[in-house]
This record gives sequence, structure tokens and C-alpha cells, in this order.
Amino acid sequence: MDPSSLSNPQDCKVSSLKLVLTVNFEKSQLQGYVEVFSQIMRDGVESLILDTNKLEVTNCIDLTSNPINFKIGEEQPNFGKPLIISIPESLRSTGKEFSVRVYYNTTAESNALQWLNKEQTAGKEHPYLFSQCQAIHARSLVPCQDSPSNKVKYQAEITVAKPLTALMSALSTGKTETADNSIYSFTQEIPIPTYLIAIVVGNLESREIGPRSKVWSEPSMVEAAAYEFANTERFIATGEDLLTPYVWGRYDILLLPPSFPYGGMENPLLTFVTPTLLAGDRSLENVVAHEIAHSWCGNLVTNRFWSEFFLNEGFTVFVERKIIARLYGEEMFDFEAMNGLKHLHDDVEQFKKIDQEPLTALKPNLDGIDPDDAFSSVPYEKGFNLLCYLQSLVGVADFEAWLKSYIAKFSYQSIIADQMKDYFIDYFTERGKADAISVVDWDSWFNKPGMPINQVLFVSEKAQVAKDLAEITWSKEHGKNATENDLRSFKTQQIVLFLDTLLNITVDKPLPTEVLEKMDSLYHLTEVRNSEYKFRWQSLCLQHGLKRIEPHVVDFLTSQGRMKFVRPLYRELNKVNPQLAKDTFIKHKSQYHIIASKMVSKDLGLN
Ligand SMILES: CC/C=C\C/C=C\C[C@@H](O)/C=C/C=C/C=C\[C@@H](O)CCCC(=O)O
Ligand SMILES: [Zn+2]
Repeated sequence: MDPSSLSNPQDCKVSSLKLVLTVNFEKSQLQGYVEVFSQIMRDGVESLILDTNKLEVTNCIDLTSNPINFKIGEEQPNFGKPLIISIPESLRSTGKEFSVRVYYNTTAESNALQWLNKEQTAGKEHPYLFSQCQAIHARSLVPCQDSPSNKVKYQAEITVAKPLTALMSALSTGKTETADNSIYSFTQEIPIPTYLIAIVVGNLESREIGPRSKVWSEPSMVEAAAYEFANTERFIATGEDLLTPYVWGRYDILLLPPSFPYGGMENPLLTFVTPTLLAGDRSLENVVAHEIAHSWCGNLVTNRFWSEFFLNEGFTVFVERKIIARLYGEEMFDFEAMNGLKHLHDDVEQFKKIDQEPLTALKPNLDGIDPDDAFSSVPYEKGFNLLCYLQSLVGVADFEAWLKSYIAKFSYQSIIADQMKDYFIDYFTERGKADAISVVDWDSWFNKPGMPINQVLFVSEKAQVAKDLAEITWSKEHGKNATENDLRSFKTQQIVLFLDTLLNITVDKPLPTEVLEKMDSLYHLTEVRNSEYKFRWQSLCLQHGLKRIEPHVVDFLTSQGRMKFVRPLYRELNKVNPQLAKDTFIKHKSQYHIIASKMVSKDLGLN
């Protein structure tokens, strides 16, 4: 049973959905119905239970238009309301099929959706709508069994006013037109968990970026996006080489407006990405490699419960870094691993600070907890470190062979960590490595909060150079030795690590503002375009009292809504200038995605 869902796939399993919806921008509503196709899993089941959240359900009928009884259960904090649909008595036995049409519309509070008016878009001429369903927001887009333990096919017919375009995480199967509207049809033939259902509607244009890939965005950004993500096909091909053939057909990318709350989201066939990746030099393209890695880890082999999210994210980060290392040199694997460890350390400390250390376990208990509150780099980086540790025990070549075989074995399934563990043990026991792997303390890895219990040593000369510069900058010698050339030969990841290290070593020691001023005059960090630099530089300045940075922070905070940046920056600003932090947030709250706005409100204690 999934503690994050009120639905009952174990009794009556939904296998496919057909969404027929009209996008009403005047009312900021999706209106229409969903047809739900399900199978009875045991004799005597009386109802099909679907998750809903902030939806208005108006009617249920069967597919020959007879009424079907339904009721809406009580609201459960964080999880919404169950929609309880009566199964006709004649169908209450194992193996029978039950189909129902549910009429509903979304509301302004539907967390999955962000409605932008035309002034909030780049082109300023047309409104825009996008969804974000992970982890448990699909239930505010469509009544469904919103649990990653259950996978569904889906079809959709989406009516939008001309000249808008609709796209989904599905294959486009056609478009028909009326005088005022376009009706787009889609089909997703590979069963997916509902958190991967996605929709976007806007004034969208596309450019080819590879034999199976296009990039989509508002017209003014499409060229920049095509340039930035030009390596997409190389990443997919490397993923196929590492794992199994790419099964989804197309791999397109949608560049969203700045309020998209994440770096990327692995919606199948149509990865969603933030415009904060547009560095102009492809230096943040690893996010695309990450989303491509999800085509196997997460989208094919799926965590059965959100408490085992590391099966999606730890594996994805591991594959992402393998892809990057194959294309840009083996050292990049260790380099990125060192960067990741720093984020893991920060998040472990942050959770400790708010008395939530248990959430830093690889398999935290999420009973009653909103998955958004548990989100951190832990499943990503601690999960990645577990795989590095396992790899160190059996050797790189054998581990990569196991990974391929793990993906082949569990594709199209939703699994738990013990299945992964058992498969690892069986596989290597059969190959004579039982002794080598007998040292793994699985229980501590899975259940003990905090940093990884066995730390693999990552070695990277490039990383060392960046860390050394941070040490020199921190030391009293800075004024004497720093020059404009310090960062010239650095790769983006080195500059990021340099700033991260400086943030780390000065976390409880003052860095004189003269050093910050000197750094800025040499490296021009206040003016940089790269969002990863900007975020770290602004954090450093806030942390060490460089007051003149505040308007730049406000500018960054109000020009994009990626939570990775806005949540820590609001927290830092709140420490040094709480009035400015709160005023800025309250003034711009409506620009943020509902999820981001909810999380920042909590961070600033505004609830
Ligand atoms: C321990 C498990 C906790 C939570 C379970 C699952 C989901 C959490 C939910 O908040 C959704 C997350 C969606 C993430 C999407 C993309 C990220 O990979 C982006 C990472 C940050 C960034 O680059 O902006
Ligand atoms: Zn991911």
C-alpha cells in the first residue's frame, strides 16, 4: 500500500485513461472528462477509488451513459480527497473490467498547473499553461490512482483556442480544427506512473536538434535552446550504449517560462527544462543528460513508493555521470561526485537544523508526509554514493554489466529497494563474488540518517585546483596573489566548485567584504549570466554582508522561480534582511509556481 495515495490499485487496478479536456484560459480551468479503464483484482471489490485534489467532480457515468454512484471522501491533509466510485454488482469479481467516465474540472488551487497570463510570457501575446505532476500532483490534474506503484497508458484529446499549441508526454496523433479551436490528440502506449502525465499549452515553436529530437519553446527562445541542447542525441546514444535500447521513440525537450520550479522534469517523450539552463555555452547541459538517464531509471524502472525515490534519482545521477564521463573524460565522474557530496552535506545539515534528520535516510518514512517537504539531494547523492560503493566492491566493468541487466529485468515495473538489493546479491553470488559483497551493510545504507556510511574516495585534479583557489582566496594572501586570470582556464564545473568550497569553508567564519569586492572586480561575478555562478555568488555575498548585492538578489529571485535557487536565496536573504525577503516574496508570490510558493512560504515562516 502506498502511504502517499488514497486509491486502491490492489483491489481495482486502473490500466488506462482517456482525457478529453478543453483548456479554458479565461477561467484558468481544464474542463471535460476522463474515461478510466480498470480491472477488478479480487472478488467482492465494491469500489474503484481514485485520488483527487482541488478538483470539482460533477458526475460519473458508464460508457453507455448510465449513471454510476460515486461519493467524495473526506479531505486528508497533504493527500487530497478520495473519489469513491461504486462498481456495479455484476462486475465485482476477479478479472472483470470496469470503465467509467468522470466529468470534472480543475480549479485555481490545482497544484499541478500553472496558468500564465500573456504578460507573464516572453512573447506577451498569448497565455501559457504547464503542468508539474511529480510527486503527487497528478491528482489535481485528473482523477487517477496517483501512485508510482501503478502504471497506466493514456490517450488525450485537448481543445485549445487558435493559434495555441498543445503538447503532452505522449505521441502526437493528429490535430483537427474548428473555426476557433484546435483539437490535439495524443497517445502514450507505454504504461507510465501518473506523475509522468504532462501537458503544456502556449505559443510554441520547435527546431530539430537531432534525428529523434526537437526543442520546443516560445518563438523568441527557440534558437538559443537549440544551440544549448545540441548534444542531446550524443547523450541518448551513450545512454543506449550503457543500458538498453531507447524505447520511447522520440525525445523532445520543452524549454519552459522562468517560473518552472525545477531544473528539469523527465516527462516521457517531452522533457521539461528551466530557462536557467541557457548559459549560452552548453555548460549546464548535464541536466539534459540527467533527464535522458530517467528514460531508463524512473520512467522504465520506477520506484514503487516515494520513500524509495533513490531508485529513480540515485540511479539517474549515476547514469548521468557515466554519460558525461564517457563524453567528456573519466575524471568528470569523480569531479561531479565531489560536487554532489557538498550538496548532500548541505542538505543533511539543513534537515538537522529543522529537526527532520530522519528524512536524510535513503528510505525515509513518509507516512503522512507531503513528498515535497521531504525533497532534497539525499535520494540523488546518497543514492549515487550507494551505487559507487557497490561498484567499488565488484569493479567497474562488472557493475556496468549488472546495471544493464537490472534495467532489462525490471523495465516496465515499479519496484522496491529490496528487489534491487536481492538482484544485486543473486547476480554477484552466481558470479562468484559473494564474499566481496558480503560487507555491504544494507540496513544502515537504507535506513540510517546522515551522510553515507562507506565513503568512496573520489579523485580529481581539476577539482583540487578549484578547491585550492578557494583556500587561497580565503587565506590572507588573497589580496596579494589573485589575478583576472585565476578563473580563465577553469571549466564551468570548476568555477561552481570554487564558489561552493568558498561557501563551505567560510560557513561559520567571516569573509571580509574587501575580499568579495576584490573577487568581483577580478571575476565580474555580480554581472554573470550563468545561473549556477549567480546563485553561489549571491549566497556568498549575503552570507558575508556585502549589502550592495541585495538588489541583484531581488532581481534574480523575481526573474525565475527554480526552487533550487529561490528557496536557499530567500532563506539567506531572510537572515540578513527579513523585511526585504518577506516583502519581495509577498509582492511576487503570484509569479511563482504554486509548489514553489508553498515551499518558500514555509521557509519564510509565513504560513
Ligand atoms: C525521499 C523522497 C522524497 C520525495 C519524493 C519525491 C518527489 C519530491 C517532489 O517534491 C518532486 C520532485 C521533482 C523533481 C524534479 C526534478 C529534479 O530532479 C530537479 C532537481 C533540482 C533542480 O535542478 O532544480
Ligand atoms: Zn531526476
